[in-house]
Amino acid sequence: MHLDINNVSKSFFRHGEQSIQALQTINLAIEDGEFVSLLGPSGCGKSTLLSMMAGLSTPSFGSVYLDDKEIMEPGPDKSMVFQEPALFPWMSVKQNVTFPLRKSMNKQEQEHAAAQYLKMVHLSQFTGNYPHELSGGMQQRVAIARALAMNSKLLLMDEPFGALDEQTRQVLQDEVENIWLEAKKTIIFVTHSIREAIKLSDRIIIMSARPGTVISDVTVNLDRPRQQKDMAVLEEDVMAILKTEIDNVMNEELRYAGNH
Ligand SMILES: Nc1ncnc2c1ncn2[C@@H]1O[C@H](COP(=O)(O)OP(=O)(O)OP(=O)(O)O)[C@@H](O)[C@H]1O
Repeated sequence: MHLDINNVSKSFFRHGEQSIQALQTINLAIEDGEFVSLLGPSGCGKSTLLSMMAGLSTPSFGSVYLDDKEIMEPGPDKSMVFQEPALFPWMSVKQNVTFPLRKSMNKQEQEHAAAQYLKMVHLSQFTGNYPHELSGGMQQRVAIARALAMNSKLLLMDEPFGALDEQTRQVLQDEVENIWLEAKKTIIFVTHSIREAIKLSDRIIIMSARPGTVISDVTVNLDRPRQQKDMAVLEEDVMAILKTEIDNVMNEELRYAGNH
């Protein structure tokens, strides 16, 4: 698998006029098995970029290619985990995981995949439960199992732990790291957290304030599992790169507030 983002810009229009330029001339190449985080100030276009990788939206300019085929629509070759788990409340945990598999696998294969991936996220005992019977962290694990069971080439995660408490977040970070090591997936992971990005990624793509551009492509060369003491220096470096961008966002918001 390789993912190529070539000269991608994205603008949003309102009443036929450009209202927001979200991304400007993004170029990125992502190789098989990499764990890549997208990091940047709020509103810099991380989710917009991810949604184009998922085929949920298309660039205004430039192209995104998965294995030399232009991404034009969602498909089974890419799966997505959102901040909210978005499970079907009327389906059991197992049914939620097997639902997207119904066209590509027979019943037995679906059962096997659900059992395998629910075991990976430590939910084997909850296959018959319904989403409302689970905690937020457990629901997010179901969403991760569902995405993994699709066995797509590319796993896209948009702030998957953003709505969870710190302890649950740390547990799920460890689980996702282990799954990534075991399942050898390519993961693109959007986060606000520098620490989370350093803990999990091979590469951190740091984006500028809007319109989002790539300002730094940082390789994380630390042994796994990563220890806080080893991460501290890189954390400061990344913070220094991001600080100017976060200041830009704050200043723009203050200017806007002053004018209204
Ligand atoms: N469908 C849309 N229509 C109009 N503007 C949009 C749309 N989607 C995103 N935007 C705008 O594009 C910019 C980038 O948004 P995006 O959600 O990609 O940023 P982000 O980096 O993921 O933000 P955050 O970190 O706060 O989640 C924002 O200014 C947002 O308001």
